[in-house]
Amino acid sequence: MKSTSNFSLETGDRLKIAIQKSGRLHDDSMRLLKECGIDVSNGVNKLKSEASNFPLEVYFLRDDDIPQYVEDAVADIGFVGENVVYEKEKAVDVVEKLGFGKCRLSIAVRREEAYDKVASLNGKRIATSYPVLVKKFLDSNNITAEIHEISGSVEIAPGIGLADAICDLVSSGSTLFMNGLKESETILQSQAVLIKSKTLAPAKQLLLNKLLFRIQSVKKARNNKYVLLNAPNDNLQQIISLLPGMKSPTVLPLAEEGWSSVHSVISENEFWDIIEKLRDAGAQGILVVPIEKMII
Ligand SMILES: Nc1ncnc2c1ncn2[C@@H]1O[C@H](COP(=O)(O)OP(=O)(O)OP(=O)(O)O)[C@@H](O)[C@H]1O
Ligand SMILES: O=P(O)(O)OC[C@H]1O[C@H](OP(=O)(O)OP(=O)(O)O)[C@H](O)[C@@H]1O
Ligand SMILES: [Mg+2]
Repeated sequence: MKSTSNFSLETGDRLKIAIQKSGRLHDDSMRLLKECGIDVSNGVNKLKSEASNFPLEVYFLRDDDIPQYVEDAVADIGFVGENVVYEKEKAVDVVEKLGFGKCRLSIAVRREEAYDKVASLNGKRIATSYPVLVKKFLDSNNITAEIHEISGSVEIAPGIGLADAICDLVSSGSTLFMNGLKESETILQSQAVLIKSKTLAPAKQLLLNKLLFRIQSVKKARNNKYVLLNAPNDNLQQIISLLPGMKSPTVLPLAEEGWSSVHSVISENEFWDIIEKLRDAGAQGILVVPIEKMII
């Protein structure tokens, strides 16, 4: 009997995905695959692996190389930061934001420097690993500055006299702070995205659609919470009106007369706002439960 999980084996197609071998995106990329129900073993120093329960082959690479591999269709898809995708300017399609690896690409100057506006960068030397994005930013603001490309430890450049300013990734800002710098311009907001080859064969596109369906269900579940509460029947309509739900909230009578149990789904963004309003409207015993998958 044919197993449904073997659907690709009839054609032998496997989707080849490139993810970061180690570094900031590795763990979240592996976790996302796992939450999509895909088991991938990841031995130390292993550069290639196969999922045991989905037709997926995984290549572990330096993040900078991922757009090139996908452009060349050596990998069909990849998980990589938008910062790298837009810097490398390879011919790939950005398909889906993944919700992790959130950071921004910013210009920073010495903390004591009197930075006014972007024109303050005229004539300065800017050290960066992102020469393409920095040049575009400078050109679009009619700034003439010298770009000094370096591949890492960018934040020390002003301190050792290599540059007047830097452009690098920032998230908490602690690396800038520790190096006596202040953020002066944000040139890109970035997060990890799924990119795909422009020449994906139809059978591979079907596999990608299956993977995307799972990724979207995981993302929705992460952005929502399941809420159960007890509501006095006197105020039931007001409480229901506060709850969006997937269709509408579920309402069940409680054993105690005059009370109902209300179940609903609330998005993470408006969560605290709604909970406060529910409490003010007389809701009691509010329970909040994480959702594992969400299919609408
Ligand atoms: N501080 C941060 N917070 C959140 N995301 C970040 C942060 N720094 C980098 N990222 C994201 O993670 C990606 C990988 O960052 P990392 O520092 O691991 O890169 P790397 O040192 O170039 O790794 P590799 O060895 O693969 O070339 C970045 O391109 C960016 O998209
Ligand atoms: O604003 P923060 O939270 O301090 O994060 C910013 C730092 O994070 C990244 O480096 P990472 O720590 O990944 O090291 P790497 O540059 O050696 O890869 C980035 O290159 C910054 O240096
Ligand atoms: Mg890199």
